[in-house]
Amino acid sequence: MAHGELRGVVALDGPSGTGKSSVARRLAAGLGARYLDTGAMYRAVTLAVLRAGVDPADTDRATEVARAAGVVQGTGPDRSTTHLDGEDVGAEIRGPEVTLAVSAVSAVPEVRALVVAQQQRIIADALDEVGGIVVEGRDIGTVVAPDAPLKVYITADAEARARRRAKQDAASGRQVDLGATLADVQRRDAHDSSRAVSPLRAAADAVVLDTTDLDLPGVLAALLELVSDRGLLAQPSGRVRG
Ligand SMILES: Nc1ncnc2c1ncn2[C@@H]1O[C@H](COP(=O)(O)OP(=O)(O)OP(=O)(O)O)[C@@H](O)[C@H]1O
Ligand SMILES: Nc1ccn([C@@H]2O[C@H](COP(=O)(O)O)[C@@H](O)[C@H]2O)c(=O)n1
Repeated sequence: MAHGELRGVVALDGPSGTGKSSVARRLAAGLGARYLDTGAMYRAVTLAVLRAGVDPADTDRATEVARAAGVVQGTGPDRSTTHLDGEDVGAEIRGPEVTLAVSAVSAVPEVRALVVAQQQRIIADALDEVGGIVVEGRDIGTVVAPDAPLKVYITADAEARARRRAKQDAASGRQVDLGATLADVQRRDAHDSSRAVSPLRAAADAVVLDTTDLDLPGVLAALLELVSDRGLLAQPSGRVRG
């Protein structure tokens, strides 16, 4: 993929399992840009809350834990890392305990305020350093980067998403039950879409991309076309990026 270098922010939002991380990472890598996985940051805060033995419903204590948690999210597209208080927690945050609790923790307004401020600093640094970043999550186009020159809301049928997730879990050696995976996808969508603060939704100016019948190269090609059409590609500068 040799198209030029990304200039500006590409905001990718959508429900779970639509392929945001997979395509965001590839798009960023191909365009010499940084990549920010905002869900990983909420997952790391959730892990901190669980380790502290705090009930996610106890919003005051969850906020205290979030304030003290040292979450460091790497933005290298080839290897996106997540550290909590110096420990690499990239694998643990994908486990079932965190996945079950993350929607409750991420619904706490004070937690969101802390995490969004950190995300905005990361984006500003990336723009200063390399000029472009692909950011994926649930509220990127609406809250984190409302001025992004390209916002894409990625969707797919819940069944297709559950099949993708189950395949991914099986490949990582996890026990798979398709019915339970579908229920988890639907539970998280419902929770994320109905919370009071920054619910999952497409920004008014987002392009909606349904990936149910697209493979990953097809999604990537569609995104590249949008990036190019918006004039967000510059000739490679030759400077060291990443
Ligand atoms: N268009 C697609 N066709 C086939 N498989 C796909 C497609 N998009 C994503 N996948 C697969 O689905 C799984 C989930 O994708 P991914 O983690 O990128 O989704 P996501 O939207 O980032 O989910 P989440 O928000 O829960 O992190 C991965 O195994 C990925 O390879
Ligand atoms: N911008 C975001 C990103 C994520 N969340 C919450 O985190 C959960 C995990 O996200 P993944 O992308 O890693 O699956 C997600 O279900 C949301 O609850 C968020 O609120 N805002």
